[in-house]
Amino acid sequence: MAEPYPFLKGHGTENDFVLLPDHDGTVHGALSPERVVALCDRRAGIGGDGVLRVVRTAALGIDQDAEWFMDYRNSDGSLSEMCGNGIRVFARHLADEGLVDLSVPLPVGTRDGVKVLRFDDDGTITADMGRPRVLGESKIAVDARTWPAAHVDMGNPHAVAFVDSLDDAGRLFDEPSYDAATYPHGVNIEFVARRGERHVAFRVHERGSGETRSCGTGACAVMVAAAVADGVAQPPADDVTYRVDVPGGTLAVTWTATDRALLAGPAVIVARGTTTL
Ligand SMILES: N[C@@H](CCC[C@H](N)C(=O)O)C(=O)O
Repeated sequence: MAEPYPFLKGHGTENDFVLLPDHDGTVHGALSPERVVALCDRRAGIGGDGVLRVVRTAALGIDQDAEWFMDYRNSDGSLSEMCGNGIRVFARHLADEGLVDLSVPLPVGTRDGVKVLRFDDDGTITADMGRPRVLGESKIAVDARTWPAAHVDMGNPHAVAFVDSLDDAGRLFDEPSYDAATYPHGVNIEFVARRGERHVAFRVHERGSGETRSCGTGACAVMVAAAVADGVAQPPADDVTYRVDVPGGTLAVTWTATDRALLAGPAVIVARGTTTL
Protein backbone atom coordinates (compact mmCIF):
# COMPACT_ATOMS: atom_id res chain seq x y z
CA MET A 1 0.00 0.00 0.00
CA ALA A 2 1.18 3.53 -0.83
CA GLU A 3 2.33 5.85 1.99
CA PRO A 4 -0.50 8.11 3.22
CA TYR A 5 -0.14 11.72 2.04
CA PRO A 6 -2.19 14.84 2.87
CA PHE A 7 -5.08 16.21 0.86
CA LEU A 8 -7.75 18.88 1.30
CA LYS A 9 -11.14 19.26 -0.32
CA GLY A 10 -12.59 22.64 -1.28
CA HIS A 11 -15.04 24.29 -3.63
CA GLY A 12 -16.02 27.58 -5.23
CA THR A 13 -19.77 27.71 -5.95
CA GLU A 14 -19.71 23.90 -5.79
CA ASN A 15 -17.02 23.51 -8.46
CA ASP A 16 -15.07 21.12 -6.24
CA PHE A 17 -11.41 20.18 -6.06
CA VAL A 18 -8.99 17.87 -4.33
CA LEU A 19 -5.95 19.89 -3.22
CA LEU A 20 -2.57 18.20 -2.89
CA PRO A 21 0.02 20.17 -0.91
CA ASP A 22 3.40 19.48 -2.52
CA HIS A 23 5.30 22.67 -1.70
CA ASP A 24 8.77 21.55 -2.71
CA GLY A 25 7.57 19.32 -5.55
CA THR A 26 8.84 16.09 -4.02
CA VAL A 27 5.55 14.30 -3.23
CA HIS A 28 3.64 14.38 -6.48
CA GLY A 29 6.31 14.84 -9.13
CA ALA A 30 4.76 11.98 -11.07
CA LEU A 31 1.10 12.90 -10.62
CA SER A 32 -0.27 10.56 -13.25
CA PRO A 33 -3.65 10.92 -15.01
CA GLU A 34 -4.64 7.60 -13.38
CA ARG A 35 -3.95 9.03 -9.89
CA VAL A 36 -6.03 12.14 -10.70
CA VAL A 37 -8.92 9.98 -11.95
CA ALA A 38 -8.77 7.87 -8.76
CA LEU A 39 -8.76 10.95 -6.48
CA CYS A 40 -11.68 12.58 -8.35
CA ASP A 41 -13.81 9.42 -8.40
CA ARG A 42 -17.00 10.27 -6.46
CA ARG A 43 -17.59 6.71 -5.29
CA ALA A 44 -14.19 5.05 -4.92
CA GLY A 45 -12.14 8.21 -4.32
CA ILE A 46 -12.41 11.61 -2.61
CA GLY A 47 -14.44 13.14 -5.44
CA GLY A 48 -13.90 16.35 -7.35
CA ASP A 49 -14.13 18.15 -10.67
CA GLY A 50 -10.36 18.45 -10.67
CA VAL A 51 -7.10 18.36 -8.71
CA LEU A 52 -5.05 21.38 -7.60
CA ARG A 53 -1.44 20.55 -6.81
CA VAL A 54 -0.05 23.27 -4.52
CA VAL A 55 3.61 23.73 -5.41
CA ARG A 56 6.21 26.49 -5.36
CA THR A 57 7.21 27.81 -8.80
CA ALA A 58 10.86 27.48 -7.73
CA ALA A 59 10.40 23.74 -7.22
CA LEU A 60 9.27 23.42 -10.85
CA GLY A 61 11.99 25.67 -12.25
CA ILE A 62 9.24 27.86 -13.75
CA ASP A 63 10.20 31.46 -14.51
CA GLN A 64 7.06 33.25 -13.25
CA ASP A 65 6.86 36.21 -10.90
CA ALA A 66 4.89 34.31 -8.24
CA GLU A 67 5.88 32.15 -5.27
CA TRP A 68 3.07 29.60 -5.80
CA PHE A 69 1.98 27.61 -8.85
CA MET A 70 -1.47 26.09 -9.33
CA ASP A 71 -0.86 22.77 -11.10
CA TYR A 72 -4.44 22.12 -12.27
CA ARG A 73 -5.80 18.82 -13.67
CA ASN A 74 -9.32 18.00 -14.90
CA SER A 75 -11.04 14.95 -13.34
CA ASP A 76 -10.15 12.82 -16.39
CA GLY A 77 -6.45 13.56 -15.72
CA SER A 78 -6.02 16.06 -18.56
CA LEU A 79 -4.32 19.44 -18.14
CA SER A 80 -5.93 22.82 -18.63
CA GLU A 81 -4.39 26.24 -18.95
CA MET A 82 -6.60 27.82 -16.28
CA CYS A 83 -9.31 27.28 -13.69
CA GLY A 84 -11.07 30.35 -12.29
CA ASN A 85 -12.80 28.69 -9.35
CA GLY A 86 -9.79 26.50 -8.69
CA ILE A 87 -7.41 29.43 -8.35
CA ARG A 88 -9.74 31.09 -5.83
CA VAL A 89 -9.93 27.86 -3.77
CA PHE A 90 -6.14 27.59 -4.08
CA ALA A 91 -5.83 31.13 -2.65
CA ARG A 92 -8.24 30.27 0.18
CA HIS A 93 -6.03 27.32 1.13
CA LEU A 94 -2.85 29.45 1.18
CA ALA A 95 -4.68 32.03 3.30
CA ASP A 96 -6.04 29.43 5.76
CA GLU A 97 -2.53 28.04 6.22
CA GLY A 98 -1.07 31.50 6.89
CA LEU A 99 1.21 31.18 3.88
CA VAL A 100 0.28 34.53 2.33
CA ASP A 101 -0.33 38.13 3.40
CA LEU A 102 -4.05 38.87 2.96
CA SER A 103 -3.52 42.62 2.87
CA VAL A 104 -1.66 42.62 -0.45
CA PRO A 105 -2.52 41.21 -3.89
CA LEU A 106 -1.48 37.56 -4.31
CA PRO A 107 0.17 36.50 -7.60
CA VAL A 108 -0.28 32.80 -8.50
CA GLY A 109 1.42 31.06 -11.41
CA THR A 110 -0.67 29.00 -13.85
CA ARG A 111 -0.19 27.47 -17.31
CA ASP A 112 -1.83 30.67 -18.58
CA GLY A 113 0.69 32.89 -16.81
CA VAL A 114 0.46 34.73 -13.50
CA LYS A 115 -2.99 35.69 -12.14
CA VAL A 116 -3.42 38.15 -9.27
CA LEU A 117 -5.98 37.60 -6.50
CA ARG A 118 -7.49 39.82 -3.86
CA PHE A 119 -9.04 38.89 -0.49
CA ASP A 120 -12.10 41.00 0.24
CA ASP A 121 -13.34 41.76 3.77
CA ASP A 122 -16.64 39.92 3.20
CA GLY A 123 -14.79 36.65 2.48
CA THR A 124 -15.05 36.96 -1.30
CA ILE A 125 -11.94 36.15 -3.31
CA THR A 126 -11.53 38.05 -6.58
CA ALA A 127 -9.25 36.82 -9.34
CA ASP A 128 -7.97 39.02 -12.15
CA MET A 129 -8.43 36.57 -15.01
CA GLY A 130 -6.70 38.70 -17.62
CA ARG A 131 -7.86 39.84 -21.04
CA PRO A 132 -10.83 38.03 -22.57
CA ARG A 133 -10.46 37.29 -26.28
CA VAL A 134 -13.65 37.28 -28.36
CA LEU A 135 -12.81 35.20 -31.41
CA GLY A 136 -15.99 34.95 -33.47
CA GLU A 137 -18.77 32.43 -33.73
CA SER A 138 -19.14 28.67 -34.20
CA LYS A 139 -21.91 26.15 -33.50
CA ILE A 140 -22.69 23.59 -30.83
CA ALA A 141 -25.35 20.86 -30.79
CA VAL A 142 -27.16 18.57 -28.37
CA ASP A 143 -28.91 15.69 -30.11
CA ALA A 144 -30.76 17.29 -33.05
CA ARG A 145 -30.69 20.87 -31.69
CA THR A 146 -28.05 23.35 -32.81
CA TRP A 147 -27.16 26.81 -31.48
CA PRO A 148 -24.71 29.49 -32.59
CA ALA A 149 -21.97 29.85 -30.00
CA ALA A 150 -19.57 32.70 -29.26
CA HIS A 151 -15.93 31.63 -29.18
CA VAL A 152 -14.34 33.27 -26.14
CA ASP A 153 -10.84 32.47 -24.95
CA MET A 154 -10.06 32.97 -21.25
CA GLY A 155 -6.69 31.26 -21.48
CA ASN A 156 -8.77 28.13 -22.02
CA PRO A 157 -11.38 27.71 -24.76
CA HIS A 158 -15.13 28.37 -24.42
CA ALA A 159 -18.19 28.10 -26.68
CA VAL A 160 -21.06 30.20 -25.29
CA ALA A 161 -24.58 29.49 -26.56
CA PHE A 162 -27.67 31.51 -25.59
CA VAL A 163 -30.73 29.34 -24.98
CA ASP A 164 -34.36 30.01 -24.05
CA SER A 165 -34.22 27.70 -21.04
CA LEU A 166 -31.33 26.01 -19.21
CA ASP A 167 -33.30 22.76 -19.67
CA ASP A 168 -32.59 23.03 -23.41
CA ALA A 169 -29.15 21.58 -22.71
CA GLY A 170 -30.78 18.31 -21.65
CA ARG A 171 -29.04 16.06 -19.16
CA LEU A 172 -25.52 16.82 -20.44
CA PHE A 173 -24.31 13.29 -19.72
CA ASP A 174 -22.62 13.32 -23.10
CA GLU A 175 -20.41 16.04 -24.47
CA PRO A 176 -22.32 18.35 -26.86
CA SER A 177 -21.04 18.40 -30.44
CA TYR A 178 -18.74 21.26 -31.43
CA ASP A 179 -16.59 22.34 -34.34
CA ALA A 180 -13.31 20.44 -33.90
CA ALA A 181 -11.55 22.68 -36.43
CA THR A 182 -12.27 25.71 -34.20
CA TYR A 183 -11.44 23.80 -31.00
CA PRO A 184 -8.71 21.25 -31.84
CA HIS A 185 -7.93 20.74 -28.13
CA GLY A 186 -11.55 20.46 -26.98
CA VAL A 187 -13.78 23.12 -25.45
CA ASN A 188 -15.82 24.09 -22.42
CA ILE A 189 -19.44 24.63 -23.49
CA GLU A 190 -21.79 27.04 -21.72
CA PHE A 191 -25.60 27.24 -22.12
CA VAL A 192 -26.77 30.70 -21.05
CA ALA A 193 -30.22 32.09 -20.20
CA ARG A 194 -31.04 35.74 -19.56
CA ARG A 195 -32.36 36.54 -16.07
CA GLY A 196 -32.59 40.36 -16.18
CA GLU A 197 -30.48 43.41 -16.89
CA ARG A 198 -26.81 42.47 -16.48
CA HIS A 199 -27.91 39.18 -14.95
CA VAL A 200 -27.46 35.77 -16.60
CA ALA A 201 -27.47 32.10 -15.57
CA PHE A 202 -25.66 29.19 -17.17
CA ARG A 203 -24.94 25.49 -17.14
CA VAL A 204 -21.65 24.12 -18.38
CA HIS A 205 -20.18 20.97 -19.84
CA GLU A 206 -16.48 21.21 -19.00
CA ARG A 207 -13.74 19.76 -21.13
CA GLY A 208 -12.21 16.92 -19.13
CA SER A 209 -14.77 16.99 -16.30
CA GLY A 210 -18.29 16.77 -17.79
CA GLU A 211 -21.16 18.82 -16.36
CA THR A 212 -20.05 20.75 -13.27
CA ARG A 213 -21.97 23.01 -10.86
CA SER A 214 -19.91 26.06 -11.79
CA CYS A 215 -16.99 27.22 -13.93
CA GLY A 216 -15.06 30.42 -13.25
CA THR A 217 -13.44 30.85 -16.64
CA GLY A 218 -16.87 29.93 -18.06
CA ALA A 219 -18.53 32.69 -16.02
CA CYS A 220 -16.08 35.21 -17.50
CA ALA A 221 -16.65 33.92 -21.04
CA VAL A 222 -20.43 34.03 -20.53
CA MET A 223 -20.35 37.57 -19.11
CA VAL A 224 -18.21 38.86 -21.97
CA ALA A 225 -20.40 37.17 -24.62
CA ALA A 226 -23.53 38.60 -22.97
CA ALA A 227 -22.01 42.09 -22.71
CA VAL A 228 -20.96 42.04 -26.37
CA ALA A 229 -24.49 40.89 -27.33
CA ASP A 230 -25.83 43.79 -25.20
CA GLY A 231 -23.81 46.27 -27.25
CA VAL A 232 -21.02 46.89 -24.72
CA ALA A 233 -17.86 48.13 -26.47
CA GLN A 234 -14.72 45.95 -26.54
CA PRO A 235 -13.18 46.92 -24.18
CA PRO A 236 -15.98 48.66 -22.27
CA ALA A 237 -15.85 52.43 -21.93
CA ASP A 238 -16.42 52.00 -18.16
CA ASP A 239 -16.19 48.96 -15.91
CA VAL A 240 -19.29 46.80 -16.30
CA THR A 241 -20.44 44.08 -13.86
CA TYR A 242 -22.86 41.17 -14.43
CA ARG A 243 -24.36 38.81 -11.90
CA VAL A 244 -23.74 35.26 -13.11
CA ASP A 245 -25.80 32.45 -11.55
CA VAL A 246 -24.67 28.83 -11.75
CA PRO A 247 -26.28 25.69 -10.31
CA GLY A 248 -23.86 25.91 -7.36
CA GLY A 249 -24.31 29.59 -6.46
CA THR A 250 -23.62 33.09 -7.73
CA LEU A 251 -20.53 34.79 -9.11
CA ALA A 252 -19.90 38.39 -10.17
CA VAL A 253 -17.85 39.21 -13.23
CA THR A 254 -16.55 42.69 -13.99
CA TRP A 255 -15.13 43.52 -17.41
CA THR A 256 -12.94 46.56 -16.83
CA ALA A 257 -12.26 49.52 -19.06
CA THR A 258 -8.65 48.27 -19.03
CA ASP A 259 -9.93 45.07 -20.74
CA ARG A 260 -9.58 42.59 -17.88
CA ALA A 261 -12.13 40.15 -16.47
CA LEU A 262 -12.42 40.10 -12.65
CA LEU A 263 -14.08 37.02 -11.18
CA ALA A 264 -15.50 37.35 -7.65
CA GLY A 265 -17.20 34.80 -5.42
CA PRO A 266 -16.91 32.47 -2.43
CA ALA A 267 -14.20 29.83 -2.02
CA VAL A 268 -14.00 27.42 0.92
CA ILE A 269 -12.02 24.47 2.24
CA VAL A 270 -14.40 21.84 3.66
CA ALA A 271 -12.23 18.85 4.61
CA ARG A 272 -8.70 17.66 5.12
CA GLY A 273 -7.12 14.30 5.74
CA THR A 274 -4.71 11.73 4.38
CA THR A 275 -5.14 9.29 1.54
CA THR A 276 -3.24 6.42 -0.03
CA LEU A 277 -4.87 6.79 -3.44
N1 LIG B 1 -13.79 24.75 -13.64
C1 LIG B 1 -12.81 25.58 -14.17
C2 LIG B 1 -12.26 25.28 -15.53
C3 LIG B 1 -11.41 24.02 -15.50
C4 LIG B 1 -10.68 23.73 -16.79
C5 LIG B 1 -11.56 23.33 -17.93
N2 LIG B 1 -12.31 22.13 -17.69
C6 LIG B 1 -10.70 23.17 -19.19
O1 LIG B 1 -10.34 22.03 -19.55
O2 LIG B 1 -10.35 24.19 -19.77
C7 LIG B 1 -13.01 27.04 -13.90
O3 LIG B 1 -13.54 27.34 -12.82
O4 LIG B 1 -12.58 27.89 -14.68
